[in-house]
Amino acid sequence: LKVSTGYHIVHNQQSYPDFHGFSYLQGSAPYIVGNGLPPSAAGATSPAPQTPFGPAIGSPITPYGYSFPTPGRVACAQSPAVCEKTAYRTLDGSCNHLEQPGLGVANTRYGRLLTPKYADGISAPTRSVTGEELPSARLVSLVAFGEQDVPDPEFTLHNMQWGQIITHDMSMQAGGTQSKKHPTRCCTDDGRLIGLDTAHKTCFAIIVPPHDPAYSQVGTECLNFVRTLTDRDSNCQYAGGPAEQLTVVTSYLDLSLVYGNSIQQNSDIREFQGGRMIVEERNGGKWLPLSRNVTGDCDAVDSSEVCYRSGDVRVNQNPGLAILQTVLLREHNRIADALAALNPHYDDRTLFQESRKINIAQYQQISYYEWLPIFLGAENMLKNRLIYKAPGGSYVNDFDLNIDPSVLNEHATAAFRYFHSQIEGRLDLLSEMRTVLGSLTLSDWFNRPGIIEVGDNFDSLTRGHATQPEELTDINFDRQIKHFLFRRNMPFGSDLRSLDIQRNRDHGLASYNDMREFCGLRRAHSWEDYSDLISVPIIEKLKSLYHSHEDVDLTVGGSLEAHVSGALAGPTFLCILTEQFYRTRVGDRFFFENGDKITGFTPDQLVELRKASMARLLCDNGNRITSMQPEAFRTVSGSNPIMPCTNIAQVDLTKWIDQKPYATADPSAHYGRK
Ligand code: HEM
Repeated sequence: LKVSTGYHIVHNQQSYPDFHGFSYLQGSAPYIVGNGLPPSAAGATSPAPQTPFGPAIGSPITPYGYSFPTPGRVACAQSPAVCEKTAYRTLDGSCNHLEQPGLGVANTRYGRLLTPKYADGISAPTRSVTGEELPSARLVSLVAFGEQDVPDPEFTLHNMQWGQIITHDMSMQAGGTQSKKHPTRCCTDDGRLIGLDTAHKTCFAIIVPPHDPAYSQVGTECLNFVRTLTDRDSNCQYAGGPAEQLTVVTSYLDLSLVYGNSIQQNSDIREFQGGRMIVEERNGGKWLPLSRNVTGDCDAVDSSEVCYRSGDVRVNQNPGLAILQTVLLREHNRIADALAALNPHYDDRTLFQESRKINIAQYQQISYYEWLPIFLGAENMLKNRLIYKAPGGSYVNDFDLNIDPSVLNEHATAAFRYFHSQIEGRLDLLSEMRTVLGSLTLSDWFNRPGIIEVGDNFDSLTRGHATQPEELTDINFDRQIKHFLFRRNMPFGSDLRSLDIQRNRDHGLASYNDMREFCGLRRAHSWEDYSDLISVPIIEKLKSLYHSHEDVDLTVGGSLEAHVSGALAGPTFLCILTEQFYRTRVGDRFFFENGDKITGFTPDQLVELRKASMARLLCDNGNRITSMQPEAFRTVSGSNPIMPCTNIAQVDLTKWIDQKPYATADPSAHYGRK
């Protein structure tokens, strides 16, 4: 088993099975600087990791493109040969790493912790160690996972929804449409398998078992599944060896889903006036601009239906997602208008970039300090240096040149998808008094976001998501996504859990057992050895599905583990997630807590940014939301009561009054122009 030494988080085996967190493997202690010294002044870096898998630092820089991916096509373009040290991020993520400008850029490979397990060693989907096919992904979804409706007592639906925002910011597998019907058909429209000889080479259909409780009612034998494009499908990226999948968005937490992943995408959604992004006024509200291809981008009945255009093609997928995309877009314009009033001499470009920078900083603050601790555990995050108890305006200068910020395939294709379990199929509409006005059924509104513009729905759904519990993070996946995903007016749709399992095999992820070992847990030598983390009745189910305990897919085994105390995942997924969010932070030169003189904020500004909260974001960007609980990812309670928005701390933008003479002096090379 090969292990990437670019791995930074390690389990503490001694404490196992009463597992409470990780200890730090390498890297020097962080330094929290209160005087604004740039990180280079202290010179602390981790030892250079060697990454034998995937796009190691030092490998040739792969080019990237400027257009949305079209199924079957792989984008190619060039990274700048020389990077300028500007105050702002580029739109495609290039030049974040000044020496390796292509790291974390849109349209490049995923990272990987372990060597792939392709059946042929190159690209064929994983098979059993016996050489036979693995059990049907749908069968595994049905047997190993439940569909019970168990509300989470602690966390709201916005907690789930923010996770999807983060997902869409960090990765998107190439060649798919995600939610729109894929032009490549591997099954006939009435659910029959298309013969292997006639099916497209990217087909990897999911076979529905006989007597399927849902699909057998309508005779569906096959769920469409198209393989992700890899570097082997690209004439500009492949350098030999096992295939690596491509991701079409930047890896950084940079709100690429709001601003787009290239200058071209950005130019299409930017107003070029007052630093603002385009919003369109309809019925007195300000909304995301409309798509130019309504029936192509949405499951619209006719072209007069609302269907959005944004920095991410998945924006229309579900109402909660469209709401948060709107909130983040409105926040940009709110900041831009405020900055324009405070600094009347700023031009459009400066206003745009400064507002974008503040919007991203608030978003990173909320993501790392308010949201991620719920998933990873605050103690675990502190211990592994994903967050700090940094006082007031202190900087955390932990940027590390040796860290590859690419999103890990094991993270995006297995671990992070476990939180599909949090999805709720019923979306409540709530009044300002928090009385239920009605509810929507999720599968009626996939790819039909116009519902959020009807009447008071935007505010009612936003309050609903802030009040309604998400589904418990467990082995149950809501029926709405287990049998009715993207059903498009048909009696049944697809099954997200089956797609997750099939995608694990498509990407040839290392097995659950390999990943356990990698994460410092005990390698299982028999089925019984899994009982340290998986309950015996579930192991019995797995036994009935797989030929060998070595066959258990990472997506499956990781989702069945008992959770680590204080976190929402078991040790194997927690190890992957912790490693990912460590890399996402320290591999980002523009991370908001960095005190670099050019890219950073002033201490006064940092004090303000640390006040950002989900509650305030919702208060400021609803149509007429006037009250909220201060912790919007947590359900309303005695210690988290609904209160007037005016009582919730706000980032004071007066700290941005012309404090950055360099802001206007920035070279224009990397950002959008008309
Ligand atoms: C209603 C909510 C959601 C729906 C309908 C949804 C649906 C989907 C679909 C259809 C895919 C692509 C499946 C495939 O073909 O492989 C996907 C991918 C993914 N989802 Fe979700 N999802 C939702 C929420 C979430 C949440 C809350 C998270 C995590 C917190 C999440 C994490 C992911 C990840 C990591 C991927 C892979 C991204 C990539 O392409 O690299 N999703 N989701």
